[in-house]
Amino acid sequence: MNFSEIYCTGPILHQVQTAKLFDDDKYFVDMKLRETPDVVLSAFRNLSNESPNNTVPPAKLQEFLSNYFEKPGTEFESWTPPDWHTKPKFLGGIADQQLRNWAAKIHNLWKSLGRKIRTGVKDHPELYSQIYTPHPVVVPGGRFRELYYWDSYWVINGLLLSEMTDTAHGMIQNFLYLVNRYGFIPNGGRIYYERRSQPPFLTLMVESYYRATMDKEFLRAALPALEQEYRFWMQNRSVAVTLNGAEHVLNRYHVQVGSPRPESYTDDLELAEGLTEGDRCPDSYRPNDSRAEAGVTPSLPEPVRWCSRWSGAGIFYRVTFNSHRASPLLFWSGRCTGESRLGLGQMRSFNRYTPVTQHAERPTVTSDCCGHRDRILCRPVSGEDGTRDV
Ligand SMILES: OC[C@H]1O[C@H](O[C@H]2O[C@H](CO)[C@@H](O)[C@H](O)[C@H]2O)[C@H](O)[C@@H](O)[C@@H]1O
Repeated sequence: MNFSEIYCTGPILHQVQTAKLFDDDKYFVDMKLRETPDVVLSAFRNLSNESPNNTVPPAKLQEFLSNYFEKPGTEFESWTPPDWHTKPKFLGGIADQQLRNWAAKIHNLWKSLGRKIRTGVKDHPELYSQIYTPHPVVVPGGRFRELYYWDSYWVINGLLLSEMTDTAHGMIQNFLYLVNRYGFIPNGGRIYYERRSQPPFLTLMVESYYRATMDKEFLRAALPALEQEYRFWMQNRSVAVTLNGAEHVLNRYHVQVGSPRPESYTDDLELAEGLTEGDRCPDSYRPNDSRAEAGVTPSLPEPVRWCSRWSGAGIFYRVTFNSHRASPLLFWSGRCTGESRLGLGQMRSFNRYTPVTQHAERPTVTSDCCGHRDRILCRPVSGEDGTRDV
């Protein structure tokens, strides 16, 4: 991981974001450096040293940014997916005119949302927050100028319907590349997303592609990365829960970070500042990172909000979306991976997944899961409690 002292932490990030120079905190962390990080950090040190209380006034900060940063978006070259064509068959199969128009609009989006990352990002990664990936990507659009993990699952299924197999193939190759590089897939294609993942859809992407192409060689080549990602979730995002005397392993979104999300820096600061003294703890930001890992936008209102409260025993986070959202996905990933091994005639590898393929479902925790420092306490609706870390 590359926790950049400019994009992920440190005084430049803190001063620029808290000065609120831009409407969106994501703007600054997407800017490209004009000079190496050392030069930029040293220029900022000098500037702070000559400022009252080491706090650079907003006008000087603006000037500093113009001298040392470029506006976001410069890391791309224009790219239209070469496999896009006007009349994919699926459009003719939609009888309802309105729905057909809507589907045609989505099909057209692939042209405007495709991005090719310049080789400069590969050659000089230290100048960018963008993570280089070898194949073009389809981005969500708007303020999101990079690939996103779980969004890509639906994008890939759309591309396959649009008969854009090469673009879909390239996107999956990018994710396999990221697993090989990080051991898991970061939330999105920026270094400030390296500390968390998103709902694990890679196996299901591969499944969609395989169903569309029946390409066994592709499946065979992808399997080691799928297994690596599965291991990451089982080793880093799992917890043992005892329910009615039986122990089960559940997966959860669980990010151990004690600082604000760089791309939502002031939102997280304000949220932490809103906590009363008794609620505050060193990892006040953790629930927001875990929520982002679950694919939830932390700042949006939701029926269930997280809260923290001091009880004699410690800090409790009420993170009700945790386990029950992750476990079915991981269950399906394990099942698909096992069945792919079987389909390729690899009985011994299939056997590793036998427990996953044999159980119709893993237990679902339908009620609150309260993270209690390093352990998780599950309170099923029935009132049975069980807890143990794995
Ligand atoms: O469509 C892209 C993603 O958009 C939301 O989350 C992203 O933005 C958040 C705030 O800038 C950030 O903290 C989060 O980590 C990003 O993934 C949405 O919540 C995601 O589900 C979606 O993939």
